[in-house]
Amino acid sequence: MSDYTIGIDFGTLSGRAVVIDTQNGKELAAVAADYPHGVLDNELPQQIKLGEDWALQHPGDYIHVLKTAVPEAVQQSGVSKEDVIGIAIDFTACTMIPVSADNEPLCLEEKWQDTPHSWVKLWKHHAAQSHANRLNEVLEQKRPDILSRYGGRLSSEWMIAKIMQIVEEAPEVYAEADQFLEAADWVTSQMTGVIRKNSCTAGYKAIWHKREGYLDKETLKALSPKMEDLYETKLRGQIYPQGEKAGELTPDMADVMGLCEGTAVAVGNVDAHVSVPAMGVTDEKKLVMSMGTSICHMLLGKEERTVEGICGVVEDGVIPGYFGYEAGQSAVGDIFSWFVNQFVPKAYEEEARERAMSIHGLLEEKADKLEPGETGLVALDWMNGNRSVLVDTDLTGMILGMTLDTKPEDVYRALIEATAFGTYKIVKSFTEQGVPIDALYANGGLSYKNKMLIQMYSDVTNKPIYIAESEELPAVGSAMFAAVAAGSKKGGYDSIQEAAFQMARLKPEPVLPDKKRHEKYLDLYEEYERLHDYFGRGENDVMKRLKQMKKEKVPN
Ligand SMILES: Nc1ncnc2c1ncn2[C@@H]1O[C@H](COP(=O)(O)OP(=O)(O)O)[C@@H](O)[C@H]1O
Ligand SMILES: O=C(CO)[C@@H](O)[C@@H](O)COP(=O)(O)O
Repeated sequence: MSDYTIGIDFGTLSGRAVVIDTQNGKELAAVAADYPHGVLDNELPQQIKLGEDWALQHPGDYIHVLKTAVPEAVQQSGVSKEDVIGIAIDFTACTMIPVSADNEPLCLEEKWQDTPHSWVKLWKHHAAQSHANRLNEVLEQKRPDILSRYGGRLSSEWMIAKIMQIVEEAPEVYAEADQFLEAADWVTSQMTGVIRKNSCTAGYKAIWHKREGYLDKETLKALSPKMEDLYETKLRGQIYPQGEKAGELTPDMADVMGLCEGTAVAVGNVDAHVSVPAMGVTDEKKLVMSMGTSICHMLLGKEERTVEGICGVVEDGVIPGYFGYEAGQSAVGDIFSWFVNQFVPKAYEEEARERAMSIHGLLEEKADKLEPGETGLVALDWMNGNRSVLVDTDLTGMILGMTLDTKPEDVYRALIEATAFGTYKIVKSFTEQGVPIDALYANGGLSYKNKMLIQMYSDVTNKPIYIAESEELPAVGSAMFAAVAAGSKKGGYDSIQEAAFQMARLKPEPVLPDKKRHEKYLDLYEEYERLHDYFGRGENDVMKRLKQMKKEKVPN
């Protein structure tokens, strides 16, 4: 008799639940549920306007996923609920929720529902950039040692900058919030009835260190006197390693999720990080790329090294016994959808319709006929800021070289190339700073939706790319951690390494680089790198000035 686990991946727009056989990692069912409110980036549901760069979510949407996608996945799998031994989730991060003393999101209370700062701040809420800048200035003076663990700069996407924005812009929300929880921990606590915080989000997003603990009080006080006790109050609580059991499914949640009361629940995790063991990667030199709306790059190392522009390095943050390095690109698929939605002419739409293709498919077909350099274009992939290596959400995108002959497929190709160059920059940054990379491991929507793109990443970086078998890889990774939380006595595993060895599944053949195309790309990459430094390292801050002018027209 087999045992099964459930993994749920909470993405930017939807949550996906999978049912997995713990013996061999076989996926028996996968069900997605869209968030009814999606991303709130213009206004709250009751039409209260939001400022520039805001991105909020409705916490009820996450519970909707638990109640709909999970029972549906169990039913489709044909598995009996008694044979489900564990459940675990992964989330985007830092996606944070201010909650009351009884662990209810403040935004669901009538008193707070019209206050934007009481809502869930999604990972890509970028309106805290000025707070992140100040945080970085204070740390540069007081704790450069901490900054070096985060590649020299902390991102506005993370917990402390987001909290600083609340302190300054809505002190009443700060005062009212009993805790600020990562959505990964909050949703897990909704399943178990207890709050058990995970080391991955604490380490990468909230400045927690396994040996040194948290940021000291003096530095916190310099950020804001109100924040001096932050880690004992609103970020309080013990931190549990990945794979640890968070608790067991409560009777109520078991009922609505169609599972058994008492089923083991693992502590929460992050989508990118959980994908590392999900690809069977449990040692060094293998860069795992979670490729969707954004890309997260994950790498394991034996030592803690300083690498420019990484998002962070956390001991045991991904796999026990290793330092887990994270880097990333804030927009990738999002850039392509922006282009497809805004700039494709009617004739292309008609052609795609006639040939029953998606616009992406049509543009891929046309762009794939071009050679490196043939578009005459080079672009910068910063439409949602730069996460690595410049760590600056105030940078913006750019396309250079357009003429009256430039076609949509030229721009589409140049945009994809720009994202491949962004990844190459990250690969070079790791390699040059002593953390080697031999191969890439791709998962997520882009790894199976666009063949040209994957070949391009392989050609640009000159590395083989292994591809995940599952289209729901983070959820599969969560299912592995669920098996560890259940433990071997219950039919699971005692370590994530064992679970990864038995359950990870890759496509049989890697995509291999074409040496000739790599050579050609090196010339184009040189131009990219020159522009990267020119616009990104302060020589010409035109992007910031333009953004400032726009801000003055659209006040927060
Ligand atoms: N054929 C394609 N080529 C390039 N990008 C695509 C294609 N199809 C979808 N996308 C982009 O991929 C992203 C969705 O990736 P996915 O992994 O499914 O989502 P998420 O990041 O939310 O998990 C969207 O930004 C979409 O525009
Ligand atoms: O920042 C992280 C992880 O550290 C991600 O959660 C974030 O980029 C969102 O990823 P997706 O593109 O939604 O998969």
